[in-house]
Amino acid sequence: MSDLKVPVTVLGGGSFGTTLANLLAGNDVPTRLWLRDEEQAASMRAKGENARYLPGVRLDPRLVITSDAEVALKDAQLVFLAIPSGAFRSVLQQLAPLLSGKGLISTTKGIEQPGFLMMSQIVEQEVPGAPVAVLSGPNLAREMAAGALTATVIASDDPQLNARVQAVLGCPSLRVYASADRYGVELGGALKNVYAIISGMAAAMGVGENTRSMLITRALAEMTRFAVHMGANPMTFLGLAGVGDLIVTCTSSMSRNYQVGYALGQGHSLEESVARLGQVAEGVNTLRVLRQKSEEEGVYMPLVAGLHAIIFEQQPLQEVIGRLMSAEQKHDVEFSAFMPRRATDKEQQ
Ligand SMILES: NC(=O)C1=CN([C@@H]2O[C@H](COP(=O)(O)OP(=O)(O)OC[C@H]3O[C@@H](n4cnc5c(N)ncnc54)[C@H](OP(=O)(O)O)[C@@H]3O)[C@@H](O)[C@H]2O)C=CC1
Ligand SMILES: O=C(CO)COP(=O)(O)O
Repeated sequence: MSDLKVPVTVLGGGSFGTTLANLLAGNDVPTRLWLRDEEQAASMRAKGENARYLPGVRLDPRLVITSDAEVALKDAQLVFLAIPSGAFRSVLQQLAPLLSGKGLISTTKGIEQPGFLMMSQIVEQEVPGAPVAVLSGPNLAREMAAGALTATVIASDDPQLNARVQAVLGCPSLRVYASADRYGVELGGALKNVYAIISGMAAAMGVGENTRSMLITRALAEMTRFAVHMGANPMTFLGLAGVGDLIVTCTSSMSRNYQVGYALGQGHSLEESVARLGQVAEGVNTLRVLRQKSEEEGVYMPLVAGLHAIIFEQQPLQEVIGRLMSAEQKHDVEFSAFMPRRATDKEQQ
């Protein structure tokens, strides 16, 4: 069977799962989209549209939409996981017997606490032995669904799995680049959401372009410093899953994390800002997890500390900005922060 003809399943019928499934079906890949809610599945089949998460986008008639996991996963060789991080492990536990032996590709940009676990590490725990990959990059669902020219990264230790994903997903509007740095690619996708909240907040305050550029550039330095400390490849942060995803999420009002930040900057509470979104904004939980981990690891992350102080410690915004601007003035590019260091080195000491 050619790679394009292998049956593929997407788990999760939100904006990203629906977008991916539609692209795959458009490539003539036999594709099934699984969602938990039969009423929503029936509505999507009847209307040919995901009116809740992706209104206005016509679904490919070849796409099979089902709430029956056995139907969705029967014979599938590749499975894309597009379930928010808060529900990721429980969905895997529920479906594990149907997933063993399949290539499992996480698209979820979050981190589980306790344990500071990436979603692909949860996959390894819940479906032992399955080939695992991560898909991440500057991929706003709505733009991809509309056919905007886009690039993404597939990252795995398994080059054959990367190649299979490139074969099924690549199309005239989507280029799929391969990486062997699964950990760095996954960490990049999760970390940038925190800085998107900061950027949205700054936009609501009406900051200028100098400020926007300073924020994005210092965010890149900060997330790279942390990721490299944790064992990621620094070069990953110069690529699509690093600076690429950071730019799109920090500059587009389509980003849900940016929208949460914007609402916060307008003076709404965190609860209101999240509730009015109606979709997942992973950065809020990632901020909590990252603040704790950076303290434990002793990694300097002033932007993370500042946002945490505003959102979770009720410190006044202007006071935090004043503190950030008057902190010790340092070097621009810290070369020492970009020296690879495997996390395992520390464990072996
Ligand atoms: N949207 C985007 O542009 C991109 C998103 N991502 C990442 O993809 C992940 C999913 O995001 P996205 O699709 O945007 O999220 P949405 O908020 O658009 O949709 C979430 C989906 O997950 C489903 N879901 C939630 N809990 C469960 C559960 N326990 N069992 C089964 N299904 C569940 C929801 O179902 P229900 O409606 O029944 O609640 C819904 O279909 C996130 O980690 C995000 O960061 C990655 C790249 C781009
Ligand atoms: O990950 C994304 C773009 O690459 C989507 O970001 P949001 O979850 O903030 O919408």
